[in-house]
Amino acid sequence: MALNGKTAVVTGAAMGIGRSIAELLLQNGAKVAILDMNEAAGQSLVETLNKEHGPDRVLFLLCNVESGEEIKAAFQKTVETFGGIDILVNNAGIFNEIMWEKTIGINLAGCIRGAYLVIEHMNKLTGGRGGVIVNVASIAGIGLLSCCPVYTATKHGVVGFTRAFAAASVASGYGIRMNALCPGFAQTDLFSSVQSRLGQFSNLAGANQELIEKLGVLTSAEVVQGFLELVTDETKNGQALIVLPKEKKYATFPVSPTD
Ligand SMILES: NC(=O)c1ccc[n+]([C@@H]2O[C@H](COP(=O)([O-])OP(=O)(O)OC[C@H]3O[C@@H](n4cnc5c(N)ncnc54)[C@H](O)[C@@H]3O)[C@@H](O)[C@H]2O)c1
Ligand SMILES: CCCCC[C@H](O)/C=C/C=C\C=C\C=C\[C@@H](O)[C@@H](O)CCCC(=O)O
Repeated sequence: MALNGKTAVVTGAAMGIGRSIAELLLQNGAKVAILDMNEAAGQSLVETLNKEHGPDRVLFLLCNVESGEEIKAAFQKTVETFGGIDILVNNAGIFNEIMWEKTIGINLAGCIRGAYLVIEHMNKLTGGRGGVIVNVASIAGIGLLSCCPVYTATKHGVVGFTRAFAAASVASGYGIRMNALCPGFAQTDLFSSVQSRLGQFSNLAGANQELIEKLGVLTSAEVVQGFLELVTDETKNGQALIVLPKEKKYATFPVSPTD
């Protein structure tokens, strides 16, 4: 998929990794709808991006991914403004082991909501032109982080959903690909807030700090290196791309347990 002229929707794009993804998409010629629940940050970013890329390439829409109605309305406004949706990036996410139901509602359910609502606009079986969905998971969706079992569960859920949806879409002829981006630690507001949101296993904060020192910390811009191939390489479907400071690699998964 060539990006020039395509329309992308990025959730949680007012800051952090989502902002870097939106900027990369704009730099490659796409039009971008920025969905976020932080109106001040979203409006400020759009003003910045309008100056850099022109007034007709980027749109901010206030949207909480915990609400199917808000996502539906944001997708409809995007289609009305840009003529369709070719790319969806389910990026919005939080880290909060104390408010763990909210973490599930945003990180996993928000990702599923976005995917199931964008099908209406992408599905080749119902007049769409196909498309690609990238879910921002985490290395914690491949391995585990003992300090945050719920966050780990949400990201494993995102990876599992990605792999199963990708297979279902091919089997059904939707023409929609789905991949997962699995970064390591990255310097963002989410990362900075971790210590105050560990909850049940806050006693493991020290072990987590040792892991951070072992793996290193990415910038948001470094995280999104490799993101483009998940979108543009039509052979990539059901893949999970791991991004660390010194390497990028595709996760491998055990063959079917029933084989
Ligand atoms: N920072 C890391 O170390 C790291 C590593 C791997 C994966 N991730 C994942 O990357 C994604 C982005 O995280 P980040 O580190 O950039 O965080 P961040 O806090 O810097 O940015 C998250 C953005 O999402 C928005 N958001 C949060 N809840 C929302 C909701 N309900 N509806 C709409 N928008 C919402 C926030 O307003 C914010 O703009 C998350 O899914 C996170 O789990 C982060
Ligand atoms: C505290 C988490 C905040 C950031 C979350 C974000 O998603 C970043 C995750 C980054 C790295 C995860 C690495 C996981 C590694 C495991 O597979 C294993 O190698 C280490 C297990 C360590 C443990 O907690 O037992």
